[in-house]
Amino acid sequence: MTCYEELKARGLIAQVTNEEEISKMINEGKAVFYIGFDPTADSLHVGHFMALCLMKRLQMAGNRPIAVIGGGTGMVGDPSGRSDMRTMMTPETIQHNCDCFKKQMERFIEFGEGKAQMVNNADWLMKLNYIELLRDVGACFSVNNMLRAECYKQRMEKGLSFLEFNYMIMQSYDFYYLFQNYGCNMQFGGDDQWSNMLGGTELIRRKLGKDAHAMTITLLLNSEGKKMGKTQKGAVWLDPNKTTPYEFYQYWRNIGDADVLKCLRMLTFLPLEQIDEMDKWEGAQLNTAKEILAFELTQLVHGTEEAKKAQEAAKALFVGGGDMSNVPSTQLTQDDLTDGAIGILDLMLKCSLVPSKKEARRLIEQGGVELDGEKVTDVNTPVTEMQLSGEGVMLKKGKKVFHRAVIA
Ligand SMILES: N[C@@H](Cc1ccc(O)cc1)C(=O)O
Repeated sequence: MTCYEELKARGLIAQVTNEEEISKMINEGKAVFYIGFDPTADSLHVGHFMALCLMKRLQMAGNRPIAVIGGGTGMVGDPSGRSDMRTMMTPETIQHNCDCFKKQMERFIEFGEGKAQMVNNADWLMKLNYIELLRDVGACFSVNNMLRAECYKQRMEKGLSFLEFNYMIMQSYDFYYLFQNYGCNMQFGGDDQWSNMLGGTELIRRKLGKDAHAMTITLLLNSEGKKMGKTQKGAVWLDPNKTTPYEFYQYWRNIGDADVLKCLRMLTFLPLEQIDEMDKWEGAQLNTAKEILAFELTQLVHGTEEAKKAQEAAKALFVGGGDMSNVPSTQLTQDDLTDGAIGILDLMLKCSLVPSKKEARRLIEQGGVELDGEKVTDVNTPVTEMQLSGEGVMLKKGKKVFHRAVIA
């Protein structure tokens, strides 16, 4: 499967200017592309995370990413898809937020010589001269077309300030600048960025007579059509001081059944074959899929240690928070697993909770078995190596018998 095919199969691609050209360049590992990040808060969130993952996927296929921090565009504020005006940020806040973004991104993407590049558009946008810019770039834009742009739709009734109206010009200028100075001919971003990105390709065509490309990634919506990565408390942040690794883990552990597979495909780096396998899972197995999703994402964002801690804390909560330190336990070895998992019937037998698999089956069918606080409904439920590692899993037989199973 080519890199582009994989992006498609994961459901990541929303719109492209020229599929043939883009897929060719990406698959050959020849693309130099950029994604812009406006410093609207002091931490990145899940939407940014998707963009960073895309960078990483393309970087792994040999392409060169440029992360543009919007120290300049942040001074204007992107009205795309918003129903009201953003509060204007002070230059100090913008600077602080840029610093926070930079630190978080560096944990995630490899920057440096021959790797990814990070630039700040303040470096070129802040120097622009108004009259010069109007003559040079302003002349290339049609106000009529701009007013029709999808991204301003919501603002046509409520009002759009002249400040924000200029945002598209700033982002288009970035693309034009990076095209000329960094050999960058592709821009990627969230689907709400489509109009801004086309502004850039159009400017490049007008000024230089050359082709540049744009591609957007699908917005992550849940089965009800709502944006994911948000809680009642607000965004799910990547900064552990704003959203703790445990809260982060729990957000993904508690998503709807209908959304697990989509999230696994779009957000994790697990091989597609492995995810397709999970497509057949149902009932209690979906909880296993959610655990895998939560673990994978927490690990990507906060590291393995934190992911394990969050997973253990979540499990402890499930079994009721009582003192579980004296619960009998069984240590499994790799020999007990086939393809990285052991079936629930075998596991119960191994733990001597039942005299036979037949009895285990009967108990499950009667609804008398729980795995980490969830009733087991399928006698074929697999228990994976990941679940068995760390604190392991807690089995509950009937009302009182607890047993922990861990892998050595
Ligand atoms: N407008 C983008 C950020 C961005 C900034 C500058 C660019 O050149 C490109 C994109 C956003 O709000 O997400």
